[in-house]
Amino acid sequence: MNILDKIVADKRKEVDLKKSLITLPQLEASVMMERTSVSLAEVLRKSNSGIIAEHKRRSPSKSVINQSLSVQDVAKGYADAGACGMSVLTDGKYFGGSLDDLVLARASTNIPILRKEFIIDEYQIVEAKAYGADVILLIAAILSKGEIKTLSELAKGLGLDVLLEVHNEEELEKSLMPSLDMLGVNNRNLKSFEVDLDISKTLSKKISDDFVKVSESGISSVEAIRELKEFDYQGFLIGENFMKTDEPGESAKKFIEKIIA
Ligand SMILES: O=C(O)c1ccccc1NCC(=O)[C@H](O)[C@H](O)COP(=O)(O)O
Repeated sequence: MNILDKIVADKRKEVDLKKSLITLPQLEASVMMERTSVSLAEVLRKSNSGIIAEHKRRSPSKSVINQSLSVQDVAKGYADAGACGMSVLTDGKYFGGSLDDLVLARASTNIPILRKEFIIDEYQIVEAKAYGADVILLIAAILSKGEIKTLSELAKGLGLDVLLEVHNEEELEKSLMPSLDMLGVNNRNLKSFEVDLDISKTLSKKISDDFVKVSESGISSVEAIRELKEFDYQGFLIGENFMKTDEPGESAKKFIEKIIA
């Protein structure tokens, strides 16, 4: 079994357990359900930098990245740096994240927050809204066309933005639909962990301008951002490059200053 299949198998068990502990009506009673979400797609359309900065303690490909920081400090640092949005990994087993991280990040900043999760069930979308997210991620590699439609329409109904992630042409072709706001091209193959920024460049011409294009993973230089902008990317999701430093906010600030200089 590859890592993605393992993550999804564990996620199914986790979601089933959660459903028995916190019911949907209980989630729907959260005050966050009344909050007006901030659209990441809109912020990216107007931005010169396009940076979406990620909170990521560890990962299957890199093991430990940074386990010693407070998510509140990271969130404030990213917002002060001028990041367009923040991505918060909420998976515990493989990334060391949690829904508490989402709550703490939400309490620390008003910039749009992406719940970075392996979403396979409608429950997780209501959960994302109830815990303060503005955006959800859907990964084409783990969902059918019908599931992408159902899940994205539910998210839109709750006022959330939807970032749909693909890694190849086949995933892209089955996924394009009006209920998506952003098309993310993951430069990392989630089965082999190989990273190649050319994947973003190749897939770019197949993505309609109706969607904000986001390039994800393996980005560590301003030169890479400049090149990706030539291929019409308006968003750039960066985790490890900031999180591996002692002050991710400061690293993001210097990076953003160079982009907009
Ligand atoms: O990062 C991993 O090792 C990974 C493995 C399996 C599934 C997902 C994975 N990462 C999620 C992401 O998409 C990245 O955290 C995100 O794009 C940022 O990437 P990076 O800048 O390379 O940290």
